[in-house]
Amino acid sequence: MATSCFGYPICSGVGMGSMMSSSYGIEGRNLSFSYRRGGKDVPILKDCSLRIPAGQLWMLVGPNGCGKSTLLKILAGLLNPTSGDVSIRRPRSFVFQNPDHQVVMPTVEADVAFGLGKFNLTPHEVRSKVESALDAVGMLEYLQRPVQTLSGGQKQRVAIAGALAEACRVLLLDELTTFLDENDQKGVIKAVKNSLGGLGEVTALWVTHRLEELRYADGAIYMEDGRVVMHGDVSSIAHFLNEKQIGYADC
Ligand SMILES: Nc1ncnc2c1ncn2[C@@H]1O[C@H](COP(=O)(O)OP(=O)(O)OP(=O)(O)O)[C@@H](O)[C@H]1O
Repeated sequence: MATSCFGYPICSGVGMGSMMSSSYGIEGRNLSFSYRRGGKDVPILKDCSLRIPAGQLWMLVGPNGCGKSTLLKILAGLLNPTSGDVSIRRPRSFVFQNPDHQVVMPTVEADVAFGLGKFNLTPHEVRSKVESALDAVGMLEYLQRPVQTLSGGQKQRVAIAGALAEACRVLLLDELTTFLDENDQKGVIKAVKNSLGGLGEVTALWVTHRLEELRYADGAIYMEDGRVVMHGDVSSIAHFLNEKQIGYADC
């Protein structure tokens, strides 16, 4: 099931009238965000800007607590920025870290079809969309499988299929591979890569701690202490992180 799918305008922003140029799937401009704690505003995001070309997979990396998930939630519309603008293609879907929170229906087919209930589709159309989406994530042969028999990575792929079935244009993926073994990790990355070039152009932003995953990305963003420190070329960011010898577990 697509965990969250929101709205259908081709492009719109948090700020009214913020139209996005057609070549970007995701744009954030000067985003700041604070939590209110102990009667004080605690700044979490500080003037973050990013631009992700449509049809690409980008990764968002940075130390624990630097604000990656907060930024992703703002892009998903789950949090409102204190200031700044978001322009993002729609519909957009947010897929959470824990695979067991992704799939709720008894079978794979029912789960992927779940979000299609709001459209006025014939059973044949529903079946066709479900099959295309499952095909894109390499799970077509699991159509009739009870979801409780799936691995964590397979559940993530079913969740992504749910988003694709609803013609999602942006995938916001929050540390999907944290709980997965290497096989499942590769399966999910492959599924996301394969989703980008489907029927429509899908843009994906992937938060990860696993720096080895950077090699699958078209671009990357490195954050520190609520700020975007580097943005763009993957090899420069990977090189920078190696030099810095950041102490990630999987580094
Ligand atoms: N609901 C909340 N209330 C107050 N502070 C919060 C809340 N959620 C997150 N924070 C704080 O915001 C900061 C950024 O958190 P966030 O989860 O965005 O970081 P992150 O980079 O995704 O971290 P991680 O890599 O550990 O998942 C952290 O200091 C965190 O403690």
